[in-house]
Amino acid sequence: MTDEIDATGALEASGLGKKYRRGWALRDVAFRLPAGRICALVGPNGSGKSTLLSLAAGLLTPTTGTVRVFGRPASDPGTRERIAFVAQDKPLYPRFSVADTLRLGRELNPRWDQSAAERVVAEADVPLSARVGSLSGGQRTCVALALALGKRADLLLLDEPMADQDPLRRRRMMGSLMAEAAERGTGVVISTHVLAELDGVCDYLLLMGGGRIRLAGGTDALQAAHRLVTGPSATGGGTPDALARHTVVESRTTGRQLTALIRPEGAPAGDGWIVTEPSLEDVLLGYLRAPDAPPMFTAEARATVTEVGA
Ligand SMILES: Nc1ncnc2c1ncn2[C@@H]1O[C@H](COP(=O)(O)OP(=O)(O)OP(=O)(O)O)[C@@H](O)[C@H]1O
Repeated sequence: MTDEIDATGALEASGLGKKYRRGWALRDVAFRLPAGRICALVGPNGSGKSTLLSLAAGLLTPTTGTVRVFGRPASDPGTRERIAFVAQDKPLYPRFSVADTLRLGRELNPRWDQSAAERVVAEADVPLSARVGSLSGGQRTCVALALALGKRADLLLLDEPMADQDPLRRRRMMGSLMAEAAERGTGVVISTHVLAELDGVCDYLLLMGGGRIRLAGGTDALQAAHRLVTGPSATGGGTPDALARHTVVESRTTGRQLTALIRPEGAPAGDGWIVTEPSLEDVLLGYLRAPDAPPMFTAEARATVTEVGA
């Protein structure tokens, strides 16, 4: 990795918006992803994850704002060489064998790494002689991932790559993907609905909702900024006094007990309250249950360039 990569960040969006015929899929998106991070991109169906990844891959043109990859516009031909994108539909030539597909990868990519690509298909027990059209959906995904890893890109953009993998293969593929990324300092943005997949694997998080970014930053910093608190619920409902000065992301009451995910301002809560640090999944579930909770960006996730959106 060069210093230039470190200084500019892998991805930086500013005032980014995308409007399809039916309306806005992304609005005023601004965030920064430093280089070399493994970033989970999470959000409900239709929240804009695929649109954001396609914009970052330079396959869609923004309606407003910009998205920069290593400091250059995503659509620059030079930038595309540094990105590998695995889309949900994984376009591959069905008549080609797996070996032909990897050969094409080698011809198209100057930095091609044949052994990295072959390792991925071998780990998934996909024969090199098999025709792509005869493979299962999960096996085709492995071939698409092999192409992405063989490209030796600086940033991998993966749109729900594990959705059609069985649990064992999912674990194995995540492991080898992350090992490759760690070894080369490759950045990864991986969209997923499987929250359990993220803990211990991703060190950065982007949570989307309604075409906007709701949470952005390093997972450690995001976890540290939240607390799970349990204590007596307020008589007559509402927020108990003990939580009044905090940002309450989400709360639930069971009988006389209230459990809340909060962003504490100072000491979390008073006597009679149990305070714990939430897991990453606790934080995500809290925000997913509360679509109107105020967004949060850690310092490193704030875009350095500002641009006015539509
Ligand atoms: N090509 C398109 N033409 C028109 N509308 C689109 C197109 N692609 C996406 N949309 C709309 O944009 C919004 C965001 O879609 P997008 O696919 O980016 O969400 P997503 O978070 O990736 O969803 P999922 O988790 O279901 O894959 C949705 O309302 C969707 O209907």
